Formats: sequence, structure tokens, C-alpha cells
Amino acid sequence: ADEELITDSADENKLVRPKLEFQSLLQLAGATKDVFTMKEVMFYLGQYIIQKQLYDHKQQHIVHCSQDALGRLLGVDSFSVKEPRALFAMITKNLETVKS
Ligand SMILES: COc1nc(N(C)C)ncc1-n1nc2c(c1C(C)C)[C@H](c1ccc(C#N)cc1)N(c1cc(Cl)c[nH]c1=O)C2=O
Repeated sequence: ADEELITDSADENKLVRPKLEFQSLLQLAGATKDVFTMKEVMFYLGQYIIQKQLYDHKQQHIVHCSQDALGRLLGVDSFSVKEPRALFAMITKNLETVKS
């Protein structure tokens, strides 16, 4: 079940509805709707991270988010973009699956 969960959440065409606070964060990154594909969620989160320069300027795969709403929503102070499983697990906690 865990495997399926991770691969499922990594399915970029899966439709999801972000929970309220996560929705606000995606809107700050330019999102204008309330149902997204996982690919779109990752895109807007990526824009948010780059625009707010939350990445470590020396080790650029590390994101520092303890002083940002992103950290509160993901439940971590920092994470690596090279840990897809951990990242998807944190992100999917903020999403509801939309039955398409
Ligand atoms: C700090 O990161 C970077 N820094 C730089 N600099 C030049 C400083 N350039 C590229 C990246 N970068 N690498 C990756 C991503 C980015 C940007 C878009 C944040 C995305 C990504 C990572 C985390 C979230 C969240 N919350 C959302 C998207 N990403 C992805 C990771 C996964 Cl697991 C799925 N899809 C992705 O796009 C990567 O691998």
C-alpha cells in the first residue's frame, strides 16, 4: 500500500484539491484554480521556492523553509529536492484526491 501511495502521488496527471492554506500558498505562486494535477502542484511549489529564494545558496538542492509558511505546511525546517519520496509524502498530506 505504501509503495502504491508513493507512486500514486507521483502520478503527475493525478487530480488533487489542495487544502485551504496550501491553496493560498499556491496562489502566491500564481495559481488561479482550486483543482490541479500533481505536475501543476509541483510547478507552482517550485515557482514559490525560487521566487522566495528558499534554496540554500551553497547546496542548491536543499530548501530551507523553517521561517516560511511552506515549512509549517510540510512539517519540516528543510528538505532536499533529491528526496522525491519524502517530498511527495509531505505534499500529499496537504492535498485531497479528486475523483476524475
Ligand atoms: C531548490 O531547487 C532548485 N534550485 C535551483 N536553483 C538554481 C537554486 N534550481 C532548480 C531547483 N529545483 N529542483 C527541483 C525543483 C526545483 C525548483 C523548481 C524548486 C522541483 C521542485 C522541488 C521541490 C518542490 C516543493 N515543495 C517543488 C518542485 N523538483 C521536483 C522534485 C520532485 Cl520530487 C518532483 N517534481 C519536481 O519538479 C526538483 O527536482
